Amino acid sequence: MLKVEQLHVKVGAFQLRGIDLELARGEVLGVLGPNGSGKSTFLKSLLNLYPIQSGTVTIDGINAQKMTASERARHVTLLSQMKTQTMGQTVYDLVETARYAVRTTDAKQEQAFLKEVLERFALSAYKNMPLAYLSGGELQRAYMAKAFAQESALILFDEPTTHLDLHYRAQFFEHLLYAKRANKASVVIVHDVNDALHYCDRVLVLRAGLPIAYGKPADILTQSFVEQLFQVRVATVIDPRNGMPKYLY
Ligand SMILES: Nc1ncnc2c1ncn2[C@@H]1O[C@H](COP(=O)(O)OP(=O)(O)OP(=O)(O)O)[C@@H](O)[C@H]1O
Repeated sequence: MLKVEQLHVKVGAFQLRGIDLELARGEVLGVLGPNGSGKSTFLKSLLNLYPIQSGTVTIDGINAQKMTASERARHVTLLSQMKTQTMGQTVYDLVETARYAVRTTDAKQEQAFLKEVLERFALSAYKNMPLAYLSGGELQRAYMAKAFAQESALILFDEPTTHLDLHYRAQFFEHLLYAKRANKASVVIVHDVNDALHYCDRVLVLRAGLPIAYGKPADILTQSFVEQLFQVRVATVIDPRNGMPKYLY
């Protein structure tokens, strides 16, 4: 459903070079790499927000560079670190804007859908609150609800767990698994290598704009690779909760 071929992007002096990947419905791709390696730039390039110098991005068989805005909204959603809506807007209005390209004509059905989304993200009590009143975690959840309300088959998450406490962080991964079961494809920028190992089907590792590894997380994210990539010392322990290896850093 997502195919990236020899993608080259130039933003100021920064370049992303030679990215190739394929992602099927129901799969989660983790994007990892040191700060400034190009992860957000890569995500935004998939939405054609940065000029693609060469290569192609195909989403659901359509060239992403040729999509109209509403076509793009039906096929792909970005949960960005950058919060662009006005802070005077209410939570309900924010989530409702996600429906512009997919709204049905049945007003009752729309209301029921939005109610269910707000409940799923524990936002019912905040529904009429201006975004300016929300805590960092509540705001992040409101944007997450908006991303899911768009109902696209591909969702791009730029550091989705920022500001979330442990409970909502765990909930985010539940939502990710829910999206996977609903046969959606997800691309997630991940900073915690353990999350990549547990939740991602594939990983793309960037360093200074170059794809240095792409494949199955367990094959790529070995202890020595992680130590070398992030210049940290890593220890491996067995998580007593599930018997799985876990990195400490
Ligand atoms: N519009 C722009 N003009 C010039 N440079 C840019 C622009 N956008 C991004 N960059 C540069 O591109 C590089 C990659 O940025 P990007 O945000 O993609 O990194 P990242 O891997 O997501 O980083 P982080 O982990 O810190 O969020 C950075 O050095 C950044 O300063």
